[in-house]
Amino acid sequence: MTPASPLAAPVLTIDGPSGSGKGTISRLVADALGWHLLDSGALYRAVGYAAGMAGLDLSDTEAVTRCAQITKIAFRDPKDGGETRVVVNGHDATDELRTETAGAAASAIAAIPGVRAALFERQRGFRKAPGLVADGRDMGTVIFPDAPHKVFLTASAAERARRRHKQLKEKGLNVTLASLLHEIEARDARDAARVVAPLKPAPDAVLIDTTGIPVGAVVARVLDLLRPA
Ligand SMILES: Nc1ncnc2c1ncn2[C@@H]1O[C@H](COP(=O)(O)OP(=O)(O)OP(=O)(O)O)[C@@H](O)[C@H]1O
Ligand SMILES: Nc1ccn([C@H]2C[C@H](O)[C@@H](COP(=O)(O)O)O2)c(=O)n1
Repeated sequence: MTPASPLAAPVLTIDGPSGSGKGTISRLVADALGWHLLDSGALYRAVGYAAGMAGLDLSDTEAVTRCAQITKIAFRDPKDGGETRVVVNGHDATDELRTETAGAAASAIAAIPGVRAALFERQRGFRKAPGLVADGRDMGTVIFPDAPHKVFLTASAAERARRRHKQLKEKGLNVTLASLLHEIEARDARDAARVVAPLKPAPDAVLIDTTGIPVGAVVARVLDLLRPA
């Protein structure tokens, strides 16, 4: 592990595949610690969305890279205590960004090296006192390799598809479990196979398989890792 500068704010990285619970666990752990939160997937989703709105071909690496460089992305606290709002080029795109289509577009543009380079410093800028919980695919390997605490969450693809199915049903969306399983497996394969910053655990990450483990127990396990021995 690269040693962290003694002056740098502490970072807990939480990486893992889609539906492993990164977003849920990161939010609860950040709240418990009073730390900042980086939802790096939202940045990739926002670039995919902006590229779509501009009518770009997502395989046009130059155009999409330029789009990543100029897209304005802001996170706003909700007025009613609900979900953090993501504002893309002045438009609140929170609801559009949570769809499976937005996830697939994000996964496609995330394989473009220029896009990742454009988002690199933006992500590092979230590291502020008293600390940061960073959720993504390459938080522990590429963006914060010197983070003192690293977690890699997993769960079986079947369980992740069931979780996503329940989540979408609660939102009134009608998607089959089989199609979600297929999408999750395709996204995992693309995220893990790309040349730049592939989805994989950092060598010094603690692996937690959340299959069948309730959210509260996963949060407790992560918070335990941060307690001094
Ligand atoms: N340990 C758990 N047990 C049961 N359900 C869970 C668990 N963790 C998360 N969930 C539920 O699974 C769904 C997906 O979780 P979440 O959005 O946190 O995953 P994610 O890894 O951030 O996914 P993505 O990468 O696609 O954004 C949510 O509805 C969440 O409440
Ligand atoms: N650090 C990250 C975060 C996200 N991505 C890409 C790959 C994911 O499939 C997609 C959406 O992420 P999610 O919101 O589901 O966490 O964005 C990435 O490559 N690196």
